[in-house]
This record gives sequence, C-alpha cells and structure tokens, in this order.
Amino acid sequence: MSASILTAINLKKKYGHKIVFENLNFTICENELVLIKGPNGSGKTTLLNILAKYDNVWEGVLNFKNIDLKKLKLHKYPISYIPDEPIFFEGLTVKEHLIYTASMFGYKRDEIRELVETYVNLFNLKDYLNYIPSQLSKGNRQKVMICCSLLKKFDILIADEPFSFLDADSAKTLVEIFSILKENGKTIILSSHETEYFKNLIDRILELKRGA
Ligand SMILES: Nc1ncnc2c1ncn2[C@@H]1O[C@H](COP(=O)(O)OP(=O)(O)OP(=O)(O)O)[C@@H](O)[C@H]1O
Repeated sequence: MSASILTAINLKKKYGHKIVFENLNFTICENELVLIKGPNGSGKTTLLNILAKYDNVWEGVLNFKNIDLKKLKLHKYPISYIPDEPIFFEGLTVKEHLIYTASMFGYKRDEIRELVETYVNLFNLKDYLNYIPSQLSKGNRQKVMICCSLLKKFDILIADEPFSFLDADSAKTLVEIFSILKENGKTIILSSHETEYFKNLIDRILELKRGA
C-alpha cells in the first residue's frame, strides 16, 4: 500500500446557512486515481475547488504529506487543477498561455519549447497558437486549459469533468496521459460522469452524498 498523500479531516463547507458537506474525512494515497462521485449538487466541484485552493473559505484540515495545505503558498502548491470552466489571462494568445505557464515552473528555455510542442501536437492545437482562447470552440478552449494544467509541476492532478467538451481522439489522448502520469507516480483525483473512458485506471471511488 502506498503512503498517504492527501488527508482530509472533518472538512466542512457551507454557503450561508446551506451546508454542502460536513464531517468529510478521507485519505488519498500516492499514485492512486480516485474518482469523486455523487449526484448533481452533492459538492464535487466545491470539494475540488477547495483542494485546488480556488476556494479558501472552509473548515477542517487538509494535509499534503503532513503539511497543512492552507499554509502552502500558491507557487509551492503541489496540486494542478483542470477546472470544469477554463480560466485564462486577459489578452494572452494560446501560445503565450502555454509558454507563460511552463516558464513559471523553472523549466529552461529549450525544455519549455519541447514541452509546449509536445502538448500542442498531442491535442492538435497547432492551428490555434495565435488565437485568444475566447475565440476558440469550447472543446479547443478545454484542451488549452488541460495543456496549461499539465505544463505545471505537480504531485497531484485534479480534474473536474475534463472530458465534457472533448472529441473522442482528445479524450483518448487525455486517458493515455492519465495512464502515463500514474506510471510516473502521480496522483489523480477527478470528477467525471464519463467514466467509460478511464474505468480501467480507477483505483478507488469517493462518493459524496447529497447534503452529506
Ligand atoms: N457560489 C455558490 N453560492 C451558493 N451556493 C453554491 C455556490 N456554488 C455552489 N453552490 C451550491 O453547493 C452545492 C454543491 O455544488 P457543486 O457545484 O459543488 O455540486 P456538484 O456535485 O459539482 O454538481 P454537478 O454534478 O451538477 O456538477 C449545490 O447545492 C450548489 O447550489
């Protein structure tokens, strides 16, 4: 059994008086692919946003290898996130997004060029490099977001409905990437209604109940 990488103790999230979840406890181990399941509105996106530091208003404890995640600054954050709705920088082209993202993680110039080229080819984004993401289709925007998230250095990759707008080839590519990440010891946490794509990679299911 691998060592634990992420531990949640008594997590609680509420919006006003509405409790999304409370007393939520779980441990995720290194190298696991964990599927977060639950009906619409059960709090999957809410939980992933908390894990990804997109949401800092919650109660409880979240530890990454015994380090309090709340205390880790963003530039040292070990989790990369593919959110369900892509978020981009105003006015930057696809190419600039990819280069800028990779350059924040200490890669050398040649490494950045090679990495960006690899992901651009994997997701067929070559024709869109000089576009602003808002000019692209939903699927291509999603692919740019996926590439940006993969260009970061991380121990854990979190993805919220990453297959939603992808065509079959891109979905297959993403599953292959998940498989390679797992081979390289990474941990993956994802929420998806399209489990058919990656069912063979799932190690464990974490089920959220409505109003749990
Ligand atoms: N900003 C917000 N303000 C108030 N309530 C919110 C907010 N965001 C989410 N919620 C509520 O929190 C609950 C959980 O929402 P969440 O989006 O996490 O569910 P989900 O499991 O991801 O749903 P789905 O499967 O539909 O994507 C819902 O009841 C939702 O209405």
